Amino acid sequence: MNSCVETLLQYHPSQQQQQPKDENPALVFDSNLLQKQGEVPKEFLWSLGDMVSTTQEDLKEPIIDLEIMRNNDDEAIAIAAKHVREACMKHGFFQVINHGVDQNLIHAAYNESDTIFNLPLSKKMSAKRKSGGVSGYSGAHADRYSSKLPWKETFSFHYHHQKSSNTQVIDYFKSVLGEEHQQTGWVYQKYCEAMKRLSLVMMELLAISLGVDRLHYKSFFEDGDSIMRCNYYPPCKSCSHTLGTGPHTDPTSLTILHQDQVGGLELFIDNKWLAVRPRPEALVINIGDTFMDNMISPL
Ligand SMILES: C=C1C[C@]23C[C@H]1CC[C@H]2[C@]1(C)CCC[C@@](C)(C(=O)O)[C@H]1[C@@H]3C(=O)O
Ligand SMILES: O=C(O)CCC(=O)C(=O)O
Repeated sequence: MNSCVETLLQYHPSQQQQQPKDENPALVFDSNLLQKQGEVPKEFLWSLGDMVSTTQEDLKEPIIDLEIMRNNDDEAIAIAAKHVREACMKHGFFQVINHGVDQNLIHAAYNESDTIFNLPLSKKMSAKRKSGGVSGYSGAHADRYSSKLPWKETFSFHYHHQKSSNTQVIDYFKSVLGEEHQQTGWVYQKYCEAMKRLSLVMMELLAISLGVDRLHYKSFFEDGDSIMRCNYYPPCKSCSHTLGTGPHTDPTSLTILHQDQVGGLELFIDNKWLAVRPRPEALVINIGDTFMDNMISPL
């Protein structure tokens, strides 16, 4: 199963290429049914101009060992910061290892993602994202767009760091999926907390790499909002003209992504698509438009 779990910091509604549509979607994305049918509905077809080649070339992004941050190894941090700066000035992507997020927690997040996307369609639709909202289930965004639909299911929810005991994610899962999903909520509560901690380490490293006060971005984003998003990309028989997620930039400040072994994330740089190779022990970090526009451009 191709899926990924990602946390997006400080988000803003993104500008979409797809056509917005009215509130009464005719199309419901039943991936099990669609996989049995031969034809892909026209709503999922993307024009050749949108299509990416299945590139064989990998991005040569920096792989940063975060042990250096825990050890306060200033010399190693300076070298890493230089690589991060170069990446930020070119495409904004790098990967981090020894990130401090328990691999068992990442594995549990995938297991719970399987649980969510394997629920009966009626159950998933009972938790569907409300118009204009972020949280909830979405089947190909069929309630939002009428063409160039992404061949994916998503489940998203907010996370806001609180110093006091925090059960907001657990409460969300219980409220939309029922008490029987308390365990799922617990896993994602812990996952969001771990991502928040990591995001602040990233803000420190980014500040160093961009030559501003080391705590500047960290203090700015301390009370930032996040979106947690699970992406599931169902198998597709004739996927030559479909996309799991269309070409885009992230309108957020920071994205922390774990992609499974199938991979599929690609960047368009110097007029060609390059693959971000999945590394199970790593997390993919990318700065988004909000960070680029407000933190880098003014430099
Ligand atoms: C803030 C966000 C909106 C989207 C999810 C996050 C970051 C990227 C955005 C998105 C993935 C860009 C492509 C289109 C989109 C509709 C999608 O395919 O999911 C976007 C997300 C969204 O608006 O839900
Ligand atoms: O699923 C992925 O690998 C990335 C998806 C993505 O870019 C997004 O949801 O913003």
